[in-house]
Amino acid sequence: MGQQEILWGIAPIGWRNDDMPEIGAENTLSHLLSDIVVAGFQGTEVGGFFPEASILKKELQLRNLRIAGQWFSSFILRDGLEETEKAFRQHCAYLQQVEATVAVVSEQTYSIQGLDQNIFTEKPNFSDLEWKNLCQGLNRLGMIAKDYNLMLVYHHHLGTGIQTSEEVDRLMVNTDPSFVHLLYDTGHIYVSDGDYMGLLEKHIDRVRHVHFKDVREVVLQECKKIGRSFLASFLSGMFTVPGDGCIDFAKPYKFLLESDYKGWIVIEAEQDPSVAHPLEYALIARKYIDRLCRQEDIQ
Ligand SMILES: O=C1C[C@@H](O)[C@H](O)[C@@H](O)C1=O
Ligand SMILES: [Co+2]
Repeated sequence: MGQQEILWGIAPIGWRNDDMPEIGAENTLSHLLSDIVVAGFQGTEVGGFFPEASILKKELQLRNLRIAGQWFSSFILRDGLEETEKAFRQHCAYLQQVEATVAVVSEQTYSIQGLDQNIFTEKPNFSDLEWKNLCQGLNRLGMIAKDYNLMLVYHHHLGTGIQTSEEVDRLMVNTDPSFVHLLYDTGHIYVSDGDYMGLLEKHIDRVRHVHFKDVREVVLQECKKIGRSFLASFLSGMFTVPGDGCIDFAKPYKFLLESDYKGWIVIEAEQDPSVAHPLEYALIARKYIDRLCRQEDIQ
């Protein structure tokens, strides 16, 4: 086991953002995929602007790129499981066609990530009954994902009912490890709790997908002081790529290797592409990762 078991990808979010489709709208799929090749990554995740599976597969094959997975906003609590299942099956069918590994799920009922609300103080909290229904629903979605040769990986996310370490703990305790796995996102847990290693160390056995997202500490403190929304926070530069912020990625990377983690590590940093040149930042990340992988104590 070791570094050869890890696939390195970069998310389309630096070029175009599903939370704000208007930014970077000029960036085409060919442009994105070719930048990913230039930056030396092995794959990416599906963005909201991606085409039907057959067209995407051709573009990927031409560049020898792979798909790790795609985000799915579940509304189990708002719409009920039956409704959510229908949408999730379509999601999984597409991912199976493009030979993805994971279906990324985040419950978006009551989420404020897309609203003009203070992302640091106004997150929603689920009731005990909602927790029970959500965990049962996620187990069911995880079974469906398995039918499509996918793993359901839950994305803890700022501004949602599952954001903090404690909420991830509760999720992990109340879901079936055969069906519900964890996506570990460094940026989200750093902004939420500060301690970005505790979550990984506690739930490493459930981690099946990783987002390496860095944070600009000075901007984070400014966003907290002003009380910015999630969208305003990332547009002001709160997130960045590894190597450009305050997180020491040697710690999570070394721990993942020591724990025999196998799978994708996807670089992800939502920024305004007109401010942060996507390819420039992809290359910053690549350079940092290459240095990280060459470190003596990580071999
Ligand atoms: O993985 C992610 C997908 C995005 O849509 C989300 O908003 C971002 O914060 C993230 O971490
Ligand atoms: Co993420």
